[in-house]
Amino acid sequence: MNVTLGNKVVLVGTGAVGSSYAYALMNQGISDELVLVDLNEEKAKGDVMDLDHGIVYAPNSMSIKFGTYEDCKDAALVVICAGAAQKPGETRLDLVSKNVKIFESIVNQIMQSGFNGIFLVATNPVDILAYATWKFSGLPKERVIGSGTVLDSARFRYLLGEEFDTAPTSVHGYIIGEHGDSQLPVWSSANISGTQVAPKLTEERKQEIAVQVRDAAYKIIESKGATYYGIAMGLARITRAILKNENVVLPVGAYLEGENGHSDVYIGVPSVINRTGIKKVVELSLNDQEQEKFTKSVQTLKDIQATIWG
Ligand SMILES: NC(=O)C1=CN([C@@H]2O[C@H](COP(=O)(O)OP(=O)(O)OC[C@H]3O[C@@H](n4cnc5c(N)ncnc54)[C@H](O)[C@@H]3O)[C@@H](O)[C@H]2O)C=CC1
Ligand SMILES: CC(=O)C(=O)O
Repeated sequence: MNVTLGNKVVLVGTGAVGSSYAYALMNQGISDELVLVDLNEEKAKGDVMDLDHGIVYAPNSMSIKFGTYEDCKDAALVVICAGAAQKPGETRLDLVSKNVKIFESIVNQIMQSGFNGIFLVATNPVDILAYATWKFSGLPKERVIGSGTVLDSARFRYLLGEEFDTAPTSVHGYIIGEHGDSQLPVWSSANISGTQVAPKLTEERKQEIAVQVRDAAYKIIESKGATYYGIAMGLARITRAILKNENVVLPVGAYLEGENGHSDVYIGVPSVINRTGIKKVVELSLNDQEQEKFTKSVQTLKDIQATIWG
């Protein structure tokens, strides 16, 4: 295993998403060492002070410091939440050119430090930026992870939990595809204790749930300007899976090499996550309709990739 050991995490981008992630990490005692980096140094320094004052009540002692890209050299994990966020009415794909440029600069500086760990990317459009991080870093595909559909799948499980009056942790199901408008629920395998939920719902209700999941971000952004708690918990969950070598299956943004018929794209699919990053992409058995929608979602991302990388 050729990755940096230890559990130091460097967070790049301490805006709404990044600072919520830092708070979740501290609350859950996942890492011993967290370094915050942001273009807005004053904001990052303020977050460090504020977080440090919570450590005494955290489950574990932890070092939280302000830093620079140099700090990535011995980090196990670099989490990137930096860049522009959607404004009301904007799609995630509207952010692409701004954030790819920002990522080129950030990832190059991280690699110059000698970084040899795992990247976890949250900035939108996350699938394209995970692909960009993989390209710019030159790291093996398994060491670049996008947050993919971790949040969408949580939204799906939450709504199904409400529908069937069951804890969302007991609802099993995935949203796959783009973390964006072309995503899809895998109804054919969504279940509660092994019993499929799809036959218990009308087509109309299934469609309503899928739309509620797909459009959740727009609704939250209209209401309060940004979404951050849900993704922060999803990023913390992925971080725990990596640092604790869990071999757990989570829906993340993974690079496909033939799985479900597609290659050369980062997209949301269930994957086994451990200390090496993405150990394996889990190939779901999709019905014809799901496979067709997944292919369309891949194509949406590839069309964008083509405008950047030809
Ligand atoms: N993957 C997902 O499921 C989700 C992704 N997001 C995405 O996360 C990203 C961050 O969102 P917010 O935290 O709400 O935005 P924000 O505007 O609150 O924070 C962005 C931070 O990035 C920093 N930044 C900008 N350029 C930088 C650079 N070159 N180097 C270092 N830092 C830089 C800014 O100073 C700021 O602190 C957005 O792209 C947003 O769309 C948001 C929610 C869910
Ligand atoms: C903003 C965003 O990507 C989300 O909440 O899904």
